[in-house]
Amino acid sequence: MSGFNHKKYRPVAPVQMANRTWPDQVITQAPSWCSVDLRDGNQALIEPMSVSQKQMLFALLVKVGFKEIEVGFPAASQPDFDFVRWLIEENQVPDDVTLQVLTQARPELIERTFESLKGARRAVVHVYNSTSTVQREQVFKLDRQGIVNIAVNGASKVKALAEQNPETEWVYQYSPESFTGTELDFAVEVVDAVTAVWQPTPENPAIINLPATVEMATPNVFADQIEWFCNHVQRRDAIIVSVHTHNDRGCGVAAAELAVMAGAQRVEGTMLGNGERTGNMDIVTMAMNLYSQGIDPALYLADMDEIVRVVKACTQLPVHPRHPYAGELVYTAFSGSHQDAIKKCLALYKPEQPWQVAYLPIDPTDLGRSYQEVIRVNSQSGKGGIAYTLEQQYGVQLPRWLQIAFSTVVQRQAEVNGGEVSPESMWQLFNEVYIDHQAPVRLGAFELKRTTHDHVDAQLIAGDQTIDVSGDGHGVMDAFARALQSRYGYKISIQEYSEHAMQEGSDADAISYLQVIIEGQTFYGVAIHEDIVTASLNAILSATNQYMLEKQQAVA
Ligand SMILES: CC(=O)SCCNC(=O)CCNC(=O)[C@H](O)C(C)(C)COP(=O)(O)OP(=O)(O)OC[C@H]1O[C@@H](n2cnc3c(N)ncnc32)[C@H](O)[C@@H]1OP(=O)(O)O
Ligand SMILES: CC(C)C(=O)C(=O)O
Repeated sequence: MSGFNHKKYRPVAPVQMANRTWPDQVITQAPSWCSVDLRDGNQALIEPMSVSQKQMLFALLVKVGFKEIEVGFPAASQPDFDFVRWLIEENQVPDDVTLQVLTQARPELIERTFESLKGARRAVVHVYNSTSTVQREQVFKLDRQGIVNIAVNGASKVKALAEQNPETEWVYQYSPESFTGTELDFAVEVVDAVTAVWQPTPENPAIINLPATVEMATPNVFADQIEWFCNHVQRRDAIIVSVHTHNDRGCGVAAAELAVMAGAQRVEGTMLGNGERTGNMDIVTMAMNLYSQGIDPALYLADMDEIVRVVKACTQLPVHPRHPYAGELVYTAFSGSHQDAIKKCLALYKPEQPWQVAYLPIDPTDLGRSYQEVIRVNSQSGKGGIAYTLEQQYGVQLPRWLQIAFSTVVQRQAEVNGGEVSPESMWQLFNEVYIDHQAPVRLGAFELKRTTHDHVDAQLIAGDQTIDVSGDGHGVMDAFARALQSRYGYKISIQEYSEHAMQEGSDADAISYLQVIIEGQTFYGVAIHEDIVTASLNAILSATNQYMLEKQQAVA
């Protein structure tokens, strides 16, 4: 028992449809988009946007490529009215962009709306009234015919004013607001009554916008509603079916996607989903979902950080770090197995091939994000992520045996500090643990002789003392290890060795990695030098110095 009184709520009745076709449809092209950021988004803000914020957001929407932008509810407030006037009078609307404005189906508001649009080249006048059962009964206290009358009167007023202002190319839009709470046959009845007034044609279509003003059911129910509506509405070829979903159940994007499969041609929404209550349908997410399926989203979203910056500045709302596609953490893997898989896939990825990288549905660089942000290290990370970070940032390609050893060191550090280990602190740790061991002895001059075997004569510097050592072996490393052994008496057995150039070109530094066993204990040494032999000898010294220091400390 949850303790909730779930009997308080009634489920939405499913649509009775024996032959629904939308589940078999595949989206192959982007719908027409309409941004309602400046209207539905704005009306949901604690503090509505200032004129300069509206101007900034409008500029972004144009840059992103919207061809229809609902810029406000000009009859509602002077700032909205003034903004529309500014756009028109200051010639701010590109030729391929159409302004859209919203009005209730009330004559005085429609008049004011047309006033605001004087001189517009082209405009969508969007008129709405609520049609849902609950609004009919409790808000408007009208029967079905009364609601149809509001819609028809509003549509007639719009048509009359449009005809009086022929210098503008008018597009009519009607929304049966609260469509998802409206009986489907009644939604069709109202819309048919409106289009009977407007008489749209295939050449001059009207937009019929079906809003999930409140998202009330699973997205498949919305898709059924859209398909049912499309099958029953009159003048289907003369109307553009648009949807406008909200996100009350967290499925605003899914509902719009299924609605497109069910016949919707146009989608209204906002950038990153600001809007009433839980928000409007997020166009960025829906467009990027299309993109990730190989479909041109018909919007330019490549500069995602700029989009996030402007939307945040205009709405004064944060963007969740895990917001689909746009959040700062969505291309970041902390967990070890994810990092390992990403690292392996990225290493195999070739730009001419289709994108196929585990855990990354799209290439972060498409949105201006860098691969450096993809893998970040904390206590949940593994060797793959650590190795990836060091390679990306510092050009070191740790051999597998050192990845294993170093990941334990990093893990310990992450557990102690309790947070993320930055690339800088990881590199510092790597240096401290494997490279920076210059005492008790460091390498001075040395000479190699190669005959049937290798011979090394080297000077070791210990404080102000110089110690000569020499040894023979199979290879320089072996010879040097034997030289140290004969001088200090402990046995050095080389277990693993690896080296590579750190940058391209002949003047590149080389790095040597070494694993040795000294008196039964494992040590790792790493050294970087322009000369590969020097790097290798220093790597041995780095390991042996660790052993000698430990021994000295044990004695002390
Ligand atoms: C789902 C949506 O997002 S719809 C858009 C909602 N957005 C907004 O409302 C923001 C802007 N709106 C406003 O600023 C105000 O509502 C205004 C200025 C437009 C109108 O203000 P007012 O007339 O003072 O008040 P209000 O909006 O409460 O009007 C309600 C009246 O209009 C009627 N009404 C409400 N919506 C509509 C409509 N779409 N068509 C016709 N009449 C309507 C109501 O029945 C009510 O009538 P009553 O006064 O006889 O009871
Ligand atoms: C006016 C309509 C389209 C609306 O904003 C809604 O229903 O959410």
